[in-house]
Amino acid sequence: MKHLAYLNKFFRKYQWRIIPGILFVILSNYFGVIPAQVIRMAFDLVKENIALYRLFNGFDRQALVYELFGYSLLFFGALVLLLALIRGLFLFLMRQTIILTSRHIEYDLKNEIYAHYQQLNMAFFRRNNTGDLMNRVTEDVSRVRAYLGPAIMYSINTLVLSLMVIGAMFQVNAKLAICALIPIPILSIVILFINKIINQRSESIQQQLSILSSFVQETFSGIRVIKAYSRETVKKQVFVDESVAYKKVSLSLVKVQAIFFPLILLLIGLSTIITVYVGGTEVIQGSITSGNIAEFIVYVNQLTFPAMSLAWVTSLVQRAAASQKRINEFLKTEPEIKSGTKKIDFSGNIHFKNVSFTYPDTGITAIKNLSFEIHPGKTLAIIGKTGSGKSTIARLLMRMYDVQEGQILIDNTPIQQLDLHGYRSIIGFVPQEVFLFSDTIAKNIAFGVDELHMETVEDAAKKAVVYQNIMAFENGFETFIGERGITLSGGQKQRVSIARALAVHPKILLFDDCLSAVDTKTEEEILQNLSQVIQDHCVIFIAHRISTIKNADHILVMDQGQLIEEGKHDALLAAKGSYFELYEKQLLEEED
Ligand SMILES: Nc1ncnc2c1ncn2[C@@H]1O[C@H](COP(=O)(O)OP(=O)(O)OP(=O)(O)O)[C@@H](O)[C@H]1O
Repeated sequence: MKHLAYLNKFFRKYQWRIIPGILFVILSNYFGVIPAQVIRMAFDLVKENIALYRLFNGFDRQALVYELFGYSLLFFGALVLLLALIRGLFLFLMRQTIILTSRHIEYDLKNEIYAHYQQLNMAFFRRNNTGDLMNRVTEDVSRVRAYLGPAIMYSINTLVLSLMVIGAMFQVNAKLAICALIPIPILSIVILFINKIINQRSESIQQQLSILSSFVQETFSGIRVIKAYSRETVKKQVFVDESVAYKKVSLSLVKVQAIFFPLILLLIGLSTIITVYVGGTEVIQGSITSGNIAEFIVYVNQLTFPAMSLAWVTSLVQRAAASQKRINEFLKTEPEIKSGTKKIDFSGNIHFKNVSFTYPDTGITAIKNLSFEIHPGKTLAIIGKTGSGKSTIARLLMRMYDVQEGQILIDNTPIQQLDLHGYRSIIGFVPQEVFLFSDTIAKNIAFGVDELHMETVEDAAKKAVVYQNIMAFENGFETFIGERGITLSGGQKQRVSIARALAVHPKILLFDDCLSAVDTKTEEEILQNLSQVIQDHCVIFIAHRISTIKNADHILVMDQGQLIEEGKHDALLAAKGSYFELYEKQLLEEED
């Protein structure tokens, strides 16, 4: 329960909706209880009038008595209807306030979690899988909403209704009240017990459903591989097995649900029998009227709802507490990368000073005592075997992680002191694994800018040598890509990604092995175009191919996190070290 305390701030925020809501609950219950008394009066009236009618047997007046009796019954009927309408109005207002508030809080909470997610750093996203992250914003928030809305509404309702009904029962006759109430606690316990089983089984259904949907999602994403390896039958069998498991748990739930309602009806029926029996003896003794029995039957039936909702509300609150605990775990995770305050006016100097870095989650030391400097308008290239730490340098430069030793200075200011948002917005980053959104090509290219200007988009596409490809599509820049659209080739994707980086007019251009899927001729063309744009930029090329980087002003050769050689292309070749070996190897590969 302590986890749910987090939500109290929302109760304070929406108090002027919740307080009237509580008032409406009380009023709706009040108008729900009064009809029982009206029914009692009507019942007694019927009895008295029948006696009166018989008294006038054989007289003319009998017809008048009959007429009067009819009118008064009509009046009582109309009164019950009117009371029901008033109750309905308050029920409507109760939902409009309390349930509506729960939707407002759900909205606030979702936004809060989403905004928090965006502040958290990469290590957090690596630790938690996407399904889990999504569940907390969707499933968990819905469960919390069930507590904020229905659970709270029905708890107040149950409390108020029980107090009013039980109070009214005792007012009529304490003995009858006690007898009629005996089955109710048993009913509550039974419901509580069955509800627990229902919850456990629903939980298993949910789990099985999520296994099933993850499986389907993965098969659809990997459909090409499945088809290529002819694994359709195997996958189908797995699906059938999982579906059978799902059917089994679903049927087990249906079984419990099937006995749930008959059992409740049985216990209510028991209560009614007791009421009629004990009530009958009381009527014989003259302590109550037969109208009171009718009144009591209505009360007993009214108590069914609180008895049922007690169990239901308990499970809603338990589930919400578990969900809020999970949400709190995330909300209390502090972003490790905190923005500095210094606004950047980048003049083009980047300095890595004895930098060492170990990935916190795996303990892999990816960079060891690395130092280098980039000057305004110059191009730096980083080359090396896979896993030598090249992409890590890019991540550190974008401050996705903080270094453990050494310093990264941007225009002589430690990177930690810079305003992170401003700093990252001067970088045009092209990642190794291209990610394009399911949207138009134009919007993908203009992703990093606030307003989409077609000239900028087209210009960037031309520089990235993808303009002709895009224009060849029927809808040009409006072509939809991704899940519901066309699939771009690997090289086209890389070039759209390059255009995206160029469209933000960055001061630092960071290319992480982004020309690997492009043929050497196109690569040459892109590099040619870039050489025109990059005059006043800092450009960092991470590459595997020497052809990509041979014209760079400075080349770093990395191996196992260490800088093993550096210099210009010609000097490195002349040194006949690792760079030279790599060059020879790539020359041979080309000749093959
Ligand atoms: N997010 C991460 N968490 C933990 N370890 C990582 C992470 N990313 C990379 N590593 C590890 O750090 C080392 C350097 O990886 P990095 O991605 O920088 O290499 P790379 O030189 O860019 O390789 P490639 O050329 O194959 O892209 C590798 O051993 C890798 O397993």
